[in-house]
Amino acid sequence: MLERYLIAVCIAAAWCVLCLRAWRTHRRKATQEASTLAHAADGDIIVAYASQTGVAEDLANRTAASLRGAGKAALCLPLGHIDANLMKRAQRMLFVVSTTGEGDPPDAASSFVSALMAPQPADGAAPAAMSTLAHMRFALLALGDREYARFCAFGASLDDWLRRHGARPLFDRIDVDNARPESLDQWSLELSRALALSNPISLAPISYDGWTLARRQRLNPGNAEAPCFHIELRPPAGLQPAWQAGDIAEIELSAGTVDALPQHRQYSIASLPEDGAIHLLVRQVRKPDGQLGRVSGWLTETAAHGTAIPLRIRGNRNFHAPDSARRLILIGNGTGLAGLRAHLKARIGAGQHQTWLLFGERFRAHDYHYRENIESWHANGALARLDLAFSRDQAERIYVQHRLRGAATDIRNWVEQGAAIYVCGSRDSMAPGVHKALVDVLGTQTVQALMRDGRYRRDVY
Ligand SMILES: Cc1cc2nc3c(=O)[nH]c(=O)nc-3n(C[C@H](O)[C@H](O)[C@H](O)COP(=O)(O)O)c2cc1C
Repeated sequence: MLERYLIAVCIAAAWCVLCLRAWRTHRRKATQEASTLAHAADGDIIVAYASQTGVAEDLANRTAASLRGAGKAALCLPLGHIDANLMKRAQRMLFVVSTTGEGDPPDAASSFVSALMAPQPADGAAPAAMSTLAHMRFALLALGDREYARFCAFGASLDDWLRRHGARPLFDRIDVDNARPESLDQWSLELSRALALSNPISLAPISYDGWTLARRQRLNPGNAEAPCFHIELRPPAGLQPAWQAGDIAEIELSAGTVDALPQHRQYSIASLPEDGAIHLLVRQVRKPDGQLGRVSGWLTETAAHGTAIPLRIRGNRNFHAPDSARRLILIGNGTGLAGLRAHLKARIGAGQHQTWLLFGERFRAHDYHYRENIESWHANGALARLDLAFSRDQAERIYVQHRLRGAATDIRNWVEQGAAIYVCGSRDSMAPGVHKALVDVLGTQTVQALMRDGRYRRDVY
């Protein structure tokens, strides 16, 4: 009896320590941020970034580091942390922003957009918060991809908004198609000129390491339409790679001809460094003419075992884990399971079992990827709850968003208890349906607040 009582006391004490630590970390981060903002001197160059998958963040950090190297005081901050007061004081701001979705701002910029860039009042007056920015000089690097209909749309609307409020550009906006090195060189060059740097800055060239293709396994041999592969890549000798759940592996395939550009593809990493390899979940793409997709075909079919695959790890801060004391609802479909698997592994490794997985695919018999992993975690309590949606196992199509709606009360309870929601997978066929279900279950205001507080994050493609 006494033994049981002692165990209960120990568990309660451990829980309190965990909560205290999480609260302290949160407070330390908030204090650091507040002090950075408070100490931003009027002459400092503020480099503000809005990034969905980390490219803009990486470039903003490298821009700020290069400026510091050239003797300038430069601060790098996410756009979502910038408020009207800072905008009113800042003399020089550099914006590095990407466009996501269908011409949308990155999720983490939503608070800036709704607080400052929201449509003007009907009488045409500028929003009170942001009357004039005539004191500000700015430059803007807009990241995008010409394959999307609304190329660099968020960069363009931020540029337009800044100019309408009187901010003066140091030079014209640079739109970057697919991180082209020429455009990045132009950014470095224009900045060096505009800020009269004696030594021109340069953004360090991106380099890839050769990771060995060590294992390839077809995960769904029974599904002829949408082949999916588990791929393992081992680091080159001497490299001690560091990454965390949520990060992305970018793979480069050189084009073979001198004038063609190399192809780059990004895959969510499904493993942790302690697994000794990067695990990827890769869908083999086949074009309507029957040809294999360039990079996916190479990884899943044509590259021989032992091939060196040029790879670099891209930190994807937007999809890093919440503090481990928090409950977490993971929602995904198809190959989106990769990113969720890394989060599950990390949480289980840290002894945090308050995780709920909602996963959707086509057929239970063929497409239940990592079934053994998932079922054993669920059976031994490491995964608190599991909901599966196999869309084609019955006459009517059932997707994760249907499971979400069916579990509305529990979703609300988890969110009330502080849960974060992470979504990984298809941008077109899943993310909008899940978003709508969340809005219906939780209400628009709660969903917006979750997004603003970083408790609703998406890594969709
Ligand atoms: C899901 C998704 C949607 C995207 N939508 C657009 C778009 O509408 N317009 C555009 O120009 N680029 C679009 N892009 C391309 C990104 O802007 C580009 O890859 C950029 O380098 C990403 O930068 P980030 O990692 O900082 O978000 C999209 C990329 C993804 C993955």
